[in-house]
Amino acid sequence: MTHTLRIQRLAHAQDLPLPRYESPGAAGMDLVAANAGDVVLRPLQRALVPTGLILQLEPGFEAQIRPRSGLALKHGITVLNTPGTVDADYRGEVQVILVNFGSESFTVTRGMRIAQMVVAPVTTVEIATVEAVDETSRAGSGFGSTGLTQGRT
Ligand SMILES: O=c1ccn([C@H]2C[C@H](O)[C@@H](COP(=O)(O)OP(=O)(O)OP(=O)(O)O)O2)c(=O)[nH]1
Repeated sequence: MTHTLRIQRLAHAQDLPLPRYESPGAAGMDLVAANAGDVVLRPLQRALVPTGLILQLEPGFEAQIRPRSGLALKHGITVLNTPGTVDADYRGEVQVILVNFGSESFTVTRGMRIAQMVVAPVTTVEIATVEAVDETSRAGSGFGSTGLTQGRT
């Protein structure tokens, strides 16, 4: 189902392309950097990169800020807090926390496609405290427990 996403482009992003799906089946829309000058990320350095966009998400939806796999593979550039969460009631500028896990410095230039945004439905819950939660056969097993008896990882 298609929803309308209202986007306000800030003054410093008027000349930049709006997010758009690059193919009919794409889940994410690329976000471009709206920094005025170059942002140089040295290895292991992170930076908050502006997009110049304010979203008006419908209640019940979020926008997830995710890395682009090409930047990750070629340069070690990823989104540090992936997936970043943009709440439906947030009315500030969407920004992207990029980090350089590569071994070379990386320059983020204005207009560069730095991340992608996936709009997704959100389920909200009511919290009910209980004395004890329901039992299951798995109980507390986890953290790799399923492979232990067969010697698998
Ligand atoms: O990658 C991100 C993550 C968040 N945000 C914006 C939208 C989001 O609605 C708001 C708050 O994000 P989050 O809840 O992750 O931040 P927090 O560290 O918990 O701060 P706060 O106390 O302001 O919620 O910041 C972004 O622009 N980019």
